[in-house]
Amino acid sequence: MTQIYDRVALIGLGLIASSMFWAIKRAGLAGEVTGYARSEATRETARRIGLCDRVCDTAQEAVEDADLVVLCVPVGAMGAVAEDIAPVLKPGATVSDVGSVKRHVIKAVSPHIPDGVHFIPAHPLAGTEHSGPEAGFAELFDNRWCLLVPVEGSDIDAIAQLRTFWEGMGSNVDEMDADHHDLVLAVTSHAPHLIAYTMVGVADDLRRVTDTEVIKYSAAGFRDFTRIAASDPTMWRDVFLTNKDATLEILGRFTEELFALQRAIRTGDGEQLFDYFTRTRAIRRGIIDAGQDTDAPDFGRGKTST
Ligand SMILES: NC(=O)C1=CN([C@@H]2O[C@H](COP(=O)(O)OP(=O)(O)OC[C@H]3O[C@@H](n4cnc5c(N)ncnc54)[C@H](O)[C@@H]3O)[C@@H](O)[C@H]2O)C=CC1
Ligand SMILES: O=C(O)C(=O)Cc1ccc(O)cc1
Repeated sequence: MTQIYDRVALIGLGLIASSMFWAIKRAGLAGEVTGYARSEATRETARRIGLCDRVCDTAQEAVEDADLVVLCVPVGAMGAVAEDIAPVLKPGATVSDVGSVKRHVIKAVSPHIPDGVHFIPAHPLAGTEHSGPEAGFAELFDNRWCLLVPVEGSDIDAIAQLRTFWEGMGSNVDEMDADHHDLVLAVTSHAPHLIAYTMVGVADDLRRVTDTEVIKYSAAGFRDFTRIAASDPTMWRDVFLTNKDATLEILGRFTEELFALQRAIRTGDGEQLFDYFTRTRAIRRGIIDAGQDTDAPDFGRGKTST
């Protein structure tokens, strides 16, 4: 039990905030954890399941006297939340976030951060397709990366403290600049999600088939697509609207490769297909060798509307 912050405030009580709360409690990382959710129903659920030591009816009340404030709302809502809490932030406090996109969050939040308050954006590379306060679990961040994306002039001690905090929640921590983060995530997460959404949409268009065979006989590949395509629509809408440039760049490259493979199929170029699949197989093996194939367990939690 090592306490890193006296008081932590979590704003937006969904999958990530609730997982953080349970991970904080597991390791005793904070004296008190306050929480705020926009809807009364979510606040009630949080109180019922013991999520947060104190659930507040306003964001300002939750952040008052907090040493660490973590914004856990969809990327498109970060700026408005930061503006709301700015007047009551404690001098010397750290504001962080968990948003999937970093350049936009920095642009939206930075102008509201008062002098004397540290702003250190972060992104845990861990999640599930479930959302809401009941979706969280303490092990979500275990052995997963959390990327810290310090802004210019970020305080070294405040960064070190936040790093220790995420390590206490089970994560491996790295630092990255915002542009690089957004490009890397466009490749590893954002474009793949869009492709999954599209593939499931295509299957749905073929309703005659999906009503029966696709669901009944779905093999692992399509099953993975449906899991990912069940992710929260608000969150993913915001990701694509705010990481537009990097996602479009990657989708452009994806489309070119797809056309090349399409052509190889049409022309019967088995050698090209074989070579391509051999190259991609090596990438998968590289991930496994690097020990990065630790899928988070599925605790079977259902989707909860928030
Ligand atoms: N779900 C995932 O797999 C991961 C999500 N993230 C990021 O974490 C953040 C939170 O995601 P989740 O916890 O999955 O979402 P969630 O949907 O489970 O929870 C989001 C919470 O924010 C609240 N909220 C929405 N709009 C709001 C607003 N305008 N003002 C105040 N509260 C508002 C919702 O009511 C809900 O309580 C997002 O920025 C997302 O990009 C990061 C890593 C993984
Ligand atoms: O559920 C999955 O497969 C994920 O990819 C989880 C995830 C979603 C969004 C992030 O920004 C980080 C991780």
